[in-house]
Amino acid sequence: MSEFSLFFRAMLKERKDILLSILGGFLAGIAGVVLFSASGYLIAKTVFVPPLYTLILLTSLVKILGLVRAASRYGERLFSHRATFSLLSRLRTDFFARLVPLAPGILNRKRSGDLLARIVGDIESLQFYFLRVAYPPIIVVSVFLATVLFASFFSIWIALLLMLGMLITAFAVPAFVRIGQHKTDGRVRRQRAALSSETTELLYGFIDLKVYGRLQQCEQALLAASGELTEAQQSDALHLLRGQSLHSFVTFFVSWGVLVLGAFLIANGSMAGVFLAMLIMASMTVFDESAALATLPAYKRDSAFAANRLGETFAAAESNTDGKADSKPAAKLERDAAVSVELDNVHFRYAEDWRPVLSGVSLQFEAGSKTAIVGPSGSGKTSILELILKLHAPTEGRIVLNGTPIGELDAEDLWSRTNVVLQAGHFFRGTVRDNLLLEDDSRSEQELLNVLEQVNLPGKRLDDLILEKGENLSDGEKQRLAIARALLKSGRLWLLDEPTSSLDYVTERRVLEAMLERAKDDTLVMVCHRLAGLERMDQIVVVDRGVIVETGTYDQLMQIRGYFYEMKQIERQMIGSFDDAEA
Ligand SMILES: Nc1ncnc2c1ncn2[C@@H]1O[C@H](COP(=O)(O)OP(=O)(O)OP(=O)(O)O)[C@@H](O)[C@H]1O
Repeated sequence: MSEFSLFFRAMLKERKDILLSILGGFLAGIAGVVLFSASGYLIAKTVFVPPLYTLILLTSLVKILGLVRAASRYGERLFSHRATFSLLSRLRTDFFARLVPLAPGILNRKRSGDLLARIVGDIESLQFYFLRVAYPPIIVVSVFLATVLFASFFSIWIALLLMLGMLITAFAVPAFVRIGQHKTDGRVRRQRAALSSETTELLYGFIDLKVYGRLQQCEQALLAASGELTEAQQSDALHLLRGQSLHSFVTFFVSWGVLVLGAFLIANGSMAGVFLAMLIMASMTVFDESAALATLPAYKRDSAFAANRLGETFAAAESNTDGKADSKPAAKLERDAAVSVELDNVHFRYAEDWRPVLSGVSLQFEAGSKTAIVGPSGSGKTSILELILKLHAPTEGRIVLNGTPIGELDAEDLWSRTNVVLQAGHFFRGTVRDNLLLEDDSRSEQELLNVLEQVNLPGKRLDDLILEKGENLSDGEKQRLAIARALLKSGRLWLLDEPTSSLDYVTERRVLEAMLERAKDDTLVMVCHRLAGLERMDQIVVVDRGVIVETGTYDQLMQIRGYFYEMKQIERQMIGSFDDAEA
């Protein structure tokens, strides 16, 4: 993605408001110059006691110009701000649309606080590109040229002096500001990201930091990051102020020049004295209009830095997915049909890691079949589910769903047709109802109550409040609510990652029954550690260190007395199987 491509695309869509802003700004600028010039002329003219109608005419002109200037400025602000807010909203939407398919890759590489700073701060700072960089120079240059042309009717020398002033304020002053700014390039943005990362770290890990006595250290890091941000902001503000002061200095210098040159021209009879005040006022006003040029490069640089950081977010994540975010695959899963899944010699490794997570995994999940994946912790079970969910792309090998290679499937369609329970489901601040109705808010009250009953949560009311990240829920309650959420979806593929690991045996059995009953005609793949109840599965897959070591039915695996059998024996010794306990 080029630095500003997202931005320019959004700008094109707002071209009507942008053109109106430029027109408003031009009218306001011209009206301002004419207004003050007419005032200067009026004051000078009164010295010569002109006829009353001349004074009435001039005063009325000044008043009308004042009104035109105010109305045009209002129009410029209205249209430019409307365009800015629409631009920001488009940018955020475009950014999110690109971000969503890349989310797992991004979260692997970026701290969430940094990402937050990019989404909020960097996008917001792009507004300055439009408000301070893109359109003001067009207005300033056109108003300036019109003023120079106007001045040239009275004196070519004064017009040339104005031109010289314009060149200094447009090039020399901004170049001076840039020299000082080089040292602080992007510092504010980096410090803001650092502060945001420290803050999210503190908020996420508050309890652990407190328990392990690291809270004070973390608070100090936060204060240090905040101090550095303030310092960087002050330094940036100082550069801008320096630019503005230098601009004012040049303005006054040029206006004094106009005065001295005008006095000289009047003395040698080349110009009428009545025009002097008018030209000085015109000079002061036109430079006032061009004050934005002094800070333009600073804002341009800052916006470019922000755009770069946004582009970099995608570049980093795209290398971790199977394609560019721009090329959205279009194939969709068949509706109302159970999904078959095939993994053919799949290898997988996280982009920033050297260790292979999966090596040559070949598996077949028939449409409507039920599979359990078991194996030691860290053996790659979750990774298999994440690959099927298209959250990552295999480093090698093929994954095919219903005969279509996964790379050709639209990820959003795949997610919407899959009932997923992840190890750590996320809960939003809101009611139980809000958290259940994530996908389909047309579900009736009774349907919601039924699923709560099925997952053994009859005590929960739909209006009960859930805190952010489900803080006020036990792990078992979180799992049951996550399962309830999956039960409300109508996908024909179930991907479940240790969905009941925090439940007691009785509740686990009940909940699994409900789930298997709902999924009886669907394809179900469940990662689990407990081996009780796997007899009903069509297939059990045993994974160890990224390799499939055994596959078969419960009876087959028990008969061959291999890895699964060993695991079952150990489980029996440790806790006794649920069936044994029941007997
Ligand atoms: N985001 C990640 N970045 C890098 N490595 C990862 C990431 N997620 C997991 N891994 C590594 O991949 C390997 C397999 O992880 P995975 O979560 O698939 O195992 P698992 O069998 O599901 O483990 P568990 O039973 O503990 O959930 C582990 O060694 C883990 O450290």
